[in-house]
Amino acid sequence: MIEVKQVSKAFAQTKKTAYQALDLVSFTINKGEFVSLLGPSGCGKSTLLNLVAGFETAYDGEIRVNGEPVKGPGAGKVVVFQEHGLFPWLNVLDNVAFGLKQQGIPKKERHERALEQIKSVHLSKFVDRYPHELSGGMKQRVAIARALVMEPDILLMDEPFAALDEQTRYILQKDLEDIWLRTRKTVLFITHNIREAVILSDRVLVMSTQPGRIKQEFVIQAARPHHAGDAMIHHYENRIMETLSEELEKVVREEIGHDYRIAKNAVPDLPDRNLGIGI
Ligand SMILES: Nc1ncnc2c1ncn2[C@@H]1O[C@H](COP(=O)(O)OP(=O)(O)OP(=O)(O)O)[C@@H](O)[C@H]1O
Repeated sequence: MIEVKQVSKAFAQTKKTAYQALDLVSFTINKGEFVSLLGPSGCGKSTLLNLVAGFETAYDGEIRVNGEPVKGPGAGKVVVFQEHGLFPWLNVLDNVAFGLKQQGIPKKERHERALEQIKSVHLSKFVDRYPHELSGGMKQRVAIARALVMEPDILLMDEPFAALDEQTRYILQKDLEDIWLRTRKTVLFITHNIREAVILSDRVLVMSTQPGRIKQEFVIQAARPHHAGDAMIHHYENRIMETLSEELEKVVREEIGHDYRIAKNAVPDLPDRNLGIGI
């Protein structure tokens, strides 16, 4: 369980000024829940994830994981990043087993545990391959196996699929949903992609920007596994897009001028429209 209570975070800009990245953010993620944070660039998603991960400890408010205040990384939390961070000199098996080796787990056991997770991400045929021999999607699968092998209670995922092409991304989303349905890890998932958030999540927290706040929560009440073609999924995508439009306008106006307006009905309500891009 993750509890974030009244969390604010400012970054120093000059000696006298500070940028308020997060302002009184509160939410709870229950054990076994999959929750996404969605919001425009710069709204503070990664800052929030870094605080929950324990990478950054200077902030106001309170963050608890499984009832304990977060004091640093570890303690049942594992982070998966967009950059998979595989070791190029290790093959798939040794990349996945690396964290267990650090813990002093004997070779036989760590290989058995690593192979089990490699199987769960469908890479059993590629255990001997090195990262340069793998596609982007396969590398991200290795990164997921490497996280799962540590048997964390909590997975923190910072745009893990952002660098992948649309088809590979969709396949990995479905595989992640499948893994989550089997393991019921508690997941905090960051994305820019509306469809990805809706497909994967039990709840989507939409953030507003400047300063970062939770603007609205959407409980995704669609049958699992979620399907992109499901009318309920479309319904949530549309509602989230409406909520986000205001925030996107704010970001674009900040960047290119104050008279900018997103054209009304700029997001067509067609079944094959792709809400995965553009924010
Ligand atoms: N170490 C830092 N020092 C100063 N400002 C920072 C620092 N880290 C983040 N910021 C600022 O805080 C704000 C939030 O950044 P953050 O990376 O959390 O946003 P984000 O929503 O994850 O963005 P993106 O979706 O583009 O990754 C941004 O304006 C960013 O410039």
